[in-house]
Amino acid sequence: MAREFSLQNTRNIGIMAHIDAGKTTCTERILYYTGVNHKIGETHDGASTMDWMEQEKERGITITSAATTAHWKGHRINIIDTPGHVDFTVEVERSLRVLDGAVTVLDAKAGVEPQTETVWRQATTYGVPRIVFCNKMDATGADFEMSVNTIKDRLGAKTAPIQFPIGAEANFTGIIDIVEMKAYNYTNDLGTDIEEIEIPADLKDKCEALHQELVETVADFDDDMMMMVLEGEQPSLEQLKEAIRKATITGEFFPVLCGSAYKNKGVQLLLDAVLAYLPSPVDVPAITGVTPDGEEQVRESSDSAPFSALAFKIAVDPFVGKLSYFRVYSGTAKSGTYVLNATKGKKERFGRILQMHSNERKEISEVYAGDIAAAVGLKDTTTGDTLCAENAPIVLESMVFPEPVIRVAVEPKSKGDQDKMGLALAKLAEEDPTFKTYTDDETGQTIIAGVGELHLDIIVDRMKREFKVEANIGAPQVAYRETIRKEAECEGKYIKQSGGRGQYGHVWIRFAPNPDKGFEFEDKTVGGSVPREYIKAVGEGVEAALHNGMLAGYEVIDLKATLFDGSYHDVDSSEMAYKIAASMALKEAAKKCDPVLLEPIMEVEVTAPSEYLGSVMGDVSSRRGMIDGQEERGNAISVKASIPLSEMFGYVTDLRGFTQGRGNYSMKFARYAEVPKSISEKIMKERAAA
Ligand SMILES: Nc1nc2c(ncn2[C@@H]2O[C@H](COP(=O)(O)OP(=O)(O)OP(=O)(O)O)[C@@H](O)[C@H]2O)c(=O)[nH]1
Repeated sequence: MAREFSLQNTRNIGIMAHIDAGKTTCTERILYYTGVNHKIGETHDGASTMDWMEQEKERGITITSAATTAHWKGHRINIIDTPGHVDFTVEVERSLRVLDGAVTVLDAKAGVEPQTETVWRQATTYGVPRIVFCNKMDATGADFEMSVNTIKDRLGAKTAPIQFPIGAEANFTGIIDIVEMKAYNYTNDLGTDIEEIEIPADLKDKCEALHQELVETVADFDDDMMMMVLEGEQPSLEQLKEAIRKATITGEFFPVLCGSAYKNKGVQLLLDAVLAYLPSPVDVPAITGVTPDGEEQVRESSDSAPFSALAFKIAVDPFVGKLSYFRVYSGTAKSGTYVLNATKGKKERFGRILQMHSNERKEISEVYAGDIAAAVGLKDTTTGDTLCAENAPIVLESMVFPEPVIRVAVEPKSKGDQDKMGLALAKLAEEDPTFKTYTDDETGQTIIAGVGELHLDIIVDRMKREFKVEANIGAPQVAYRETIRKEAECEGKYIKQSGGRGQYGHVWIRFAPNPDKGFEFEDKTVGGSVPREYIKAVGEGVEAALHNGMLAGYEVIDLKATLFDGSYHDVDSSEMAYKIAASMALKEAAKKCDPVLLEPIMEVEVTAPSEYLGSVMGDVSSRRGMIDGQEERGNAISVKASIPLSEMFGYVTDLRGFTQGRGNYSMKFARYAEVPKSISEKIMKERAAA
């Protein structure tokens, strides 16, 4: 089967926004107008097609990204719906990684909101070109020009409207195209009857000025156009469109559109703009990767290059089992064939390949460069892995996942559910690289850890709904870590003489700090003081013991262990005895290596009306926070600060309290840092008492 749409006629886009700006409604309408959906699903009455997971319907928010394919004017548009809540920025990031362009949806009543800024910055990091859709033009308080100004002021982005609304709020009736200088009036509720009208007389001057502003703004990125502007000439329509496209694709310029997804206005024009101004896979820089020999390689976006794809999401589907969503960067692959998971070094069979429309699926026999699809039955593939042709192995640059910084203890309501819960948690962890589950060896409790409180709420909710496990949940706690500050040589000796065969393991290990390099184990023994066959067990023994901590039972990170001496017994030595000896050496290190507690530090950004600046700053310092910067934005202020996560519980309530409900914030993990002595002593006492 040949490919249906050329690479040039393919768009892989995301829809990003602040929570409630209307992403889901926009996506719904796109599916409606592109003919995939035949009924308009409203998100507020829970009939939405994209929000198909139960709790998404209830909460009315989009939690997991679903990839959906739509067709418009001879193009294929793959849409990845991204979530708006700050706890799910990992979902946003992983979708950004595989997108070529994005539509940023704003609520025209509010313009740029704090979460818009977070995802905007992430999109900038990943080099994703964007167009902006000012939604909710029909809502009370909608203000297009204010919204455009917030893009300039709050995001510092080069922008210009390419549309202008006719009327606003209840009187929003149509849209003027500033590029072509044409006006459109919507004459039916479904938004399917559109008539071209004269630009209303009272908006003529305004639109002419905006057209001129648009020409001058994009001329900054186009030398030929700059010459024309300087010489007082007008560019042709084609020249102007080309200049807008070029500046948008390089991520220097952001065209702004308007509409009301809910009232079915502006969605078709938005689709036209996606085709006109957002890049196809061949318009963005080719992806790079590393071959097994360590050679950097570029993979051209083309069907004739060797196959390479990135798995960006794993979902467990109740009907077909495990689904691995992937984006093809180069080459083609047929269903039923084998590919290599180069990240894991494992062969995988592409059993079935599905193209997703929300929760419906169409089976396809082949995937091509630029496609987004899902494979059924991949065994070892997890998020971030590269799939490629067996004869052309490459590991593509992947994404970085945030640390799970919040933990809670979970306990099944009935004892009989223990195994079922374990299974459910393992499945959920498989889908989500930012979710971890383990047993606390000191208390025997099952712990789940994630990136935020809502993240863990959702996990518990899914456990209940999808796996029918009811559980009691403890209070959320900070996921502390431990590390060592000093180097020391430590001995571990495990000798047991009991009746017949005894146990004998004996090691000397040098433990040293290993900043930012995680755990490393090295063998430096000479003369077989520890027999070859037991060396691996020593490393495993240390690693296992690290999970249980040295100070207060939190995982130890950034430590290097060098095995340099030991002894053995001809008969009694065993793997098990060396594992135990290794963990005993680590116990000694707890005394000699100056272990310290580490806590997650969050990057927090608070916005509030200017009069609250003093209260915001004072509150930040009372939370052991450090101010990183502050900015005026019109009559509001934005304060950036680094604050320990342990001080952030309940922040939203406090902030709302002292700002009369007008303050807002966003937060993400920045780094681990040492806990001050007095506080660390308190944490250890509490832990010992637990
Ligand atoms: N007045 C008006 N309301 C809208 C418009 N678009 C969406 N809404 C409403 O705004 C609310 C949020 O819309 P969603 O589409 O669920 O927003 P979202 O951005 O997907 O939200 P999350 O998935 O929660 O991040 C719903 O009640 C919509 O009906 C619009 O154009 N005008």
